[in-house]
Amino acid sequence: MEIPGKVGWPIVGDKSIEFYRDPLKFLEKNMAATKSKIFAARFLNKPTLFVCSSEGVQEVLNDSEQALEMGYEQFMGQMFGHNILFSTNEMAVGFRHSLSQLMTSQCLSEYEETLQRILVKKMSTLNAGSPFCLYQFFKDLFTEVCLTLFLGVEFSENEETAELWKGLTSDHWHGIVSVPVDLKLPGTGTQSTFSKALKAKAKLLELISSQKNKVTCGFPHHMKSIEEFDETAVNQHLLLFTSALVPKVLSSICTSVCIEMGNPDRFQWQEKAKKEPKFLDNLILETQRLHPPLLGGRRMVKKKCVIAGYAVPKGHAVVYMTQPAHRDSAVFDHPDQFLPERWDERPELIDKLFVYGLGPRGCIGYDLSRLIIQKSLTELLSRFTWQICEDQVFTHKHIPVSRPKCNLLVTVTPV
Ligand code: HEM
Repeated sequence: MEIPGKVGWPIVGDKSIEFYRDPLKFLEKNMAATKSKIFAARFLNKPTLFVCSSEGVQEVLNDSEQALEMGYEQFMGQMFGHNILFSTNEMAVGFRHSLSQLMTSQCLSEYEETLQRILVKKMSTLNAGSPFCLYQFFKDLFTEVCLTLFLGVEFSENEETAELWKGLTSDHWHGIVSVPVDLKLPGTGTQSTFSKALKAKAKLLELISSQKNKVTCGFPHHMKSIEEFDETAVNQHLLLFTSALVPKVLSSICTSVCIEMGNPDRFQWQEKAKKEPKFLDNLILETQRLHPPLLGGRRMVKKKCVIAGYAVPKGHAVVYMTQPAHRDSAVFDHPDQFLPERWDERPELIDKLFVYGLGPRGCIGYDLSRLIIQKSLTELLSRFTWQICEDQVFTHKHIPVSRPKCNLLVTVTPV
C-alpha cells in the first residue's frame, strides 16, 4: 500500500518550519488532505512517516519487528554525551537493567521524604490573594526537586550555588531546544546559544563530578554504586536526569491539571480531589490524555518494516504523535471532552496513554514521576483552593512542552 502524502524534494520540500510554527494545525491539515492518520512528509529534511492513530503509535513504540532505533543521538549527542536515551536498543537493555535499581519501591520511599520536605517549604511561600504564574511556580518547584533528588543539591543551604545550578541547566536547555538551528532551521535560536549551552554542559559535568562525591545517600550515591557504569556514564546520566526537560514536563502536567480544576464551574472538583485520591488520579489521567506534555517522539528506520499496513523503507524517519493518538475516536468516546469518569468506566484504557512512551524504550521514570505529580497536587489541595484570574485569554503552545502561551496567573486561598 502506498503511504498517503508526499515526501517532497530535499530542502525545498521540507515541512519542518510549517510543523514547528503550529504542530497541531500541521497534523490536522495533513490528516484532512490525505484522509489518513498516517501520512508521509519531509521533516528535518528526511522522508518521514507521521503516525497519529492510537494503533499506529502503539505499533511504533512496541517495534515488534525490531526495525526502529531512537536516532536522538545525532541531534542531541553533542549536548549530552552518550546515555541510555541515545543508545542502541541492544545497549539500552543493559542500561535499563542497571538504572532500574534506582527506581525500586525502597528507593522511591527514600526519594519521597526529600520530595515532601521540598513541597512543604515551597508551598508555604505561596501568598494568598497575590496572583502568580502557575507554570513558573511549578517549574521552580520541580527544578529544585530534580536537582535535590538527582544530585543532592540543597537549595536552602546555599542560595548562590542553587542559582548557579539553575542558570546552568537553563543555558544547557536553550542549547537543546536550539538544536534544529544547527540544522539551519530559522526561528528557534542561534549558534551562540548553542555554544553557550556547550559551555554550560562542560561546567555542569564538572559540578556533577564534584557534587556526586559529596553526597553519601540518595540517587547520586546509588548511581555511583552501579557496577556497569564508569565515571563518565554516571556523570552523563546525571546530566540527562537533571536536564531542564524533566522539571518542564512535570510542570506542564501539574499546570494543566490545575487549569482544568481552576474554572469556577469546576471548583467542586478541587474539594472532591482533596477527599478522594482516586478522583485526583482520574483528573491526572484525563489531563495527560488531552494535554500530553510532549507531542510525541521520533525513530529512524534501520531496516525495511511495515507500520500500520504501510511498507516503510530503511532510512525513513518515523514520528509518533501522542496528542492526536490520545484523541483517536476509535479508542476514546467523546475524544475532545474532558471526562475524568471515563477512567472509572474503562480503566483498561490506561494502556492507550503514551505520555511515558511504551514498550522496550518506555520511560524508566514513570513511577517516580507519578509519585512527584500526585504528592505535589495533594500537598497543594491540602493547603489551598485556587482560581484562574479573570480576563485572561490564553492558548497553548506545544513545543518543547505543552503549556499556556502566556504567563497564566492564578490566586490561591488557604483552606
Ligand atoms: C512526567 C515526567 C516524564 C515524562 C512525561 C517522561 C516521558 C518519557 C517518554 C515519552 C519516553 C520515551 C521516549 C521515546 O519513546 O521517544 C521516556 C523515556 C525515558 N525516560 Fe522519561 N519521562 C518523565 C520523567 C522521567 C524521569 C523522572 C526519568 C528518570 C529519572 C526518566 C527517564 C527516562 C529514560 C531513561 C528514558 C529512556 C528509556 C530508554 O531509552 O530505554 N523520565 N520518558
